[in-house]
Amino acid sequence: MNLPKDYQSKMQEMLGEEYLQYLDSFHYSYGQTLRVNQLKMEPADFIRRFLLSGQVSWCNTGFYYEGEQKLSAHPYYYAGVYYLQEPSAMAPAAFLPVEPGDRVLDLCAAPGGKSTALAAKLQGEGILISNDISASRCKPLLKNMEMAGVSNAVITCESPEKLADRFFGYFDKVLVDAPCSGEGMFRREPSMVKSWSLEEVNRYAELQREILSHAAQMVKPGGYLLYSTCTFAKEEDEQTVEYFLEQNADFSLQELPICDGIEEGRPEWTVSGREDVKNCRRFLPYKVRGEGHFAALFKKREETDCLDKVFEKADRKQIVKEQTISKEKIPDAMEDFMRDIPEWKQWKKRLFFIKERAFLLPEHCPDLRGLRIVRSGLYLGDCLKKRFEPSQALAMALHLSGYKKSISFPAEDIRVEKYLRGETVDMDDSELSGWTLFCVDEFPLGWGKCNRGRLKNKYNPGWRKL
Ligand SMILES: C[S@@+](CC[C@H](N)C(=O)[O-])C[C@H]1O[C@@H](n2cnc3c(N)ncnc32)[C@H](O)[C@@H]1O
Repeated sequence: MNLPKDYQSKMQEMLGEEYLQYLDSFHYSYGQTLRVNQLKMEPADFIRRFLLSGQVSWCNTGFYYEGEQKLSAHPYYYAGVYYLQEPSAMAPAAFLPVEPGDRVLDLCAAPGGKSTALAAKLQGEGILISNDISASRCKPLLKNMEMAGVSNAVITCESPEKLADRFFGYFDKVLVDAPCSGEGMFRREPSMVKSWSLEEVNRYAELQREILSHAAQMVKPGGYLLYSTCTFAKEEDEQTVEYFLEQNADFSLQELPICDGIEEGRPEWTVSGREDVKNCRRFLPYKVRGEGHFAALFKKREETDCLDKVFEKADRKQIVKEQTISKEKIPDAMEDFMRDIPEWKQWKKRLFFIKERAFLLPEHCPDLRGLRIVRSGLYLGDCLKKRFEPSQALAMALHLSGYKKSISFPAEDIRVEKYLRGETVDMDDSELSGWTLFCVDEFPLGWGKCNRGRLKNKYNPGWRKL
């Protein structure tokens, strides 16, 4: 590994005698790792089906995999049963105390590693706004959220500034998994080394401070803000935290869990030497089974004592209205299809149409007009002339029992592989007809249309296994 000279000197100065251990860590790995998606399966059930070498100690749904299979090729991966994630990257979502029913914002969300974890913690209750400023990165974000079966998220492609204007004091929990110089990923993605420079570190530190200042405005009194990076740079870690606390007296640092090699933040790496940064957590790859990461949890004071701010907040809070739902008549073909979904009656109260496309909004969805929206809630399908085409996203958000006509095959059945490749599949039951939910071990993979013992494949062509 060719590390830049400036980087080497900086790390040597920061790590002292431990620098050699850090260099050594480039020679070992811990294999494939995954996080079980609790929207689909409980970790206890997963453990019984896969050969695992241990649990990620800071994330109760994270595991080290010991078996031979390529996890990205297994049908459960396509069913969204797990998400492949580096262990240290599991910490931010695990550390943010999200409860079902919360309003949650993931401000720098793409490609969705943390958003899918936050959605699982919400268990379908409340709302998750997953945002990323990059339109191209919002595409994999959307796919990952759909694959995970998330039904209560809105995906936006906005600047933090614009969101802060709209959502002042709105969120219970906010995650800022910030763009950073990525030093903690050099082992896994050596290509990242090329773009590293001291100037870049400083540029990122500035950007992080700006993003955090907007994020802070969106946290409600008593709410939480989690800041994380995948870099070791003190300018982007302790010093960004220090700067934030100096600028935002209504926030304080909360102590994060410490276990299995995780380290405290370092007061000596701040400018002022402030002790409370010990509450932050550092993940060093020669001390934990994971990559380099940093996390800090802030809590906003319940009531701010600055009267100006109280008035300003009261004024601006009224702006967050609820999205009005569509009033148009539901087409008969859609009614006919949706009747086979037990929740349909409740869903009707939250329908939203954009031309022929039908969406299910999260409960109490805020007004989204004027924002760049990638996805508003769960995309249900298309109301075409006299027919309804259900979406891939709908299939992924259902359970086997969530649709009357479902068919399930074991993971080893060759028909599962055929289905994922987009082929027509022979059925055992020639009586089945029409739209059918195709599942692997009871986990939906997508739709098909049955006719005389054959299933015409309706799997999203862009998701096919190659
Ligand atoms: C570390 S990555 C996020 C990874 C993501 N949280 C995950 O777990 O999959 C940082 C993201 O911040 C986005 N970003 C960069 N500048 C931003 C800004 N000003 N506002 C919002 N997002 C930004 C980048 O496009 C990038 O996707």
